[in-house]
Amino acid sequence: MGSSGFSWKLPDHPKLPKGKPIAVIVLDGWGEAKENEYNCIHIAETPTMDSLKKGAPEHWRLVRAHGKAVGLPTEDDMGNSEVGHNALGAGRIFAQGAKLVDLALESGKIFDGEGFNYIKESFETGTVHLIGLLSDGGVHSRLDQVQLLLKGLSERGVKRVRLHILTDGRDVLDGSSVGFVETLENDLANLREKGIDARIASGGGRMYVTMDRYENDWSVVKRGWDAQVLGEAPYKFTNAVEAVKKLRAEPKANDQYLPPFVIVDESGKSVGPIVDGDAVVTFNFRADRMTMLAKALENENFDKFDRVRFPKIRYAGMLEYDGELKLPRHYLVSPPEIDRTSGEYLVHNGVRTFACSETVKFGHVTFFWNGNRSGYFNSELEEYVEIPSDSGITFNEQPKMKALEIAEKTRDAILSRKFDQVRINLPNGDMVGHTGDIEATIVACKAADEAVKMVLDAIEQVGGIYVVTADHGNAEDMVKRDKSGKPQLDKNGQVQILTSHTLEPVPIAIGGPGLAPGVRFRTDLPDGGLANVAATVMNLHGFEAPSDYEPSLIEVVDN
Ligand SMILES: O=C(O)[C@H](O)COP(=O)(O)O
Ligand SMILES: [Mn+2]
Ligand SMILES: [Mn+2]
Repeated sequence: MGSSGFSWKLPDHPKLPKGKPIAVIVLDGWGEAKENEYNCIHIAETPTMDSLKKGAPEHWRLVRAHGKAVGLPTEDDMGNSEVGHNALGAGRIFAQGAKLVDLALESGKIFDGEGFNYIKESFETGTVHLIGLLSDGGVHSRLDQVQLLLKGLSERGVKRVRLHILTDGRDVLDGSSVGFVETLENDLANLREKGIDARIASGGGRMYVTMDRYENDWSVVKRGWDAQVLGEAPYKFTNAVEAVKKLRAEPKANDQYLPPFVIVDESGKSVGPIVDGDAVVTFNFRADRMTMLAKALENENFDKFDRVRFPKIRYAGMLEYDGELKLPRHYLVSPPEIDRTSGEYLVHNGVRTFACSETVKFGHVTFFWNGNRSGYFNSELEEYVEIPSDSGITFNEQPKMKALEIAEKTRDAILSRKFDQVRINLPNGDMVGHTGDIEATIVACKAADEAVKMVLDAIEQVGGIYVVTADHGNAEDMVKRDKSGKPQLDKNGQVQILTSHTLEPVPIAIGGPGLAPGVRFRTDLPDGGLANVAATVMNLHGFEAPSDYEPSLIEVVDN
């Protein structure tokens, strides 16, 4: 124990043994909801997950995965991968980016901070560019925060603003982009009346332009760069509302996949390329899908694509996106300080760890799990394996994704007996659920269930323990519902397909031959959430959890 009294050493659990290999499986986007035709998990053949459910209430239960249980501002906020995996890995509930930005805007502190002062130096002579996801989804960004940021800029002497918008349709209904752009245009018109030269300069759908993650496909970021920085795109319009409406009709893209466009003036010139002396703010608070652009905007040495021009700008993120890489150097709001995560503790206590997913979710069980920190804590005890994801497709085209490959690698890791913990994310329910394709999502859920089986079979062979859970809902409800729970219809009388996550709780199941006989879920934590899982897993490894962790979900009763 150091002089501060802090120690990484975890006390031994009074009853549970050490040395049982544990598989922690996170099914992405796998919530629990009523059984009906829009519940793809229910419709799909999922014998493995169904059999786990039979262990209720001692070995199967539900946990909260949305709202305040995962550090989001309100109970109306659906869960998401970032906050879900943060809670799973850190064992405590931290006020998350969405909330921290709200507080900084409310108090006005955002406008006194280092990041804002830094960009302010461009107000007099340069343009301030705001780049980010335009919706009220609250997963990566929120429109009301952008509105308050614009207000703050206008009150503090900004002369020229350009918005580079990314349309959503993934955390909100497809087609809602038009309304968000109209709202923004209205705000910008008000700013223009006050003498501020404020316009939308470019746009594109989030999944096709800019918001790739974990370096799956740099061409996505390049498309955005060309439009935002160089002012070049295959589609040119003089008005952003018209741009979104027309591109939705022809080439009939949905909001997530709108092709890149730039707004041009009467002479056909782009109204807002990013040039020397300008300031740029990326207004997403969530890191995973802004990190690649942040690198392109900030790094002198960059070889992922030809930037053509690398303007000398003052760049600030809404938040710091990577604490380890210190990326970006300047930011408007400090991120949650997620320290002392369970991964770090376990490594300090000699637990050898294997983590695996495919590219599109790889950072979830590494970066997010470890408190938004990239890299290993101890490369001698940890191995992180990334299975390359398909790129350039929408995942309903390949709904099985790499579930089998993830499971095979994990099975091999378990059977090698080189690891005490294997931790994986199975993306299917979520990634295919986001496409809104019900048939494909059913195939996806079946594939995830088969992958779970393969891992559980390996755990059986080595006498280990499994913990199967999820990070938030998605595939269990694919329709937008009204307040009474009935499917909502659009103006053509069609049900509105829900591409986003949900507010549903998620299952957690424990078992395996290594599970000590008296272990069962406690009954005194009915509101338990994802943050309670870390202490649970630490117990199963034979350790007591740190005293400030959310309590363990299990108890050990004498038989
Ligand atoms: O980034 C995404 O794909 C969605 O906005 C949220 O999905 P995730 O939180 O499951 O990654
Ligand atoms: Mn997720
Ligand atoms: Mn998702």
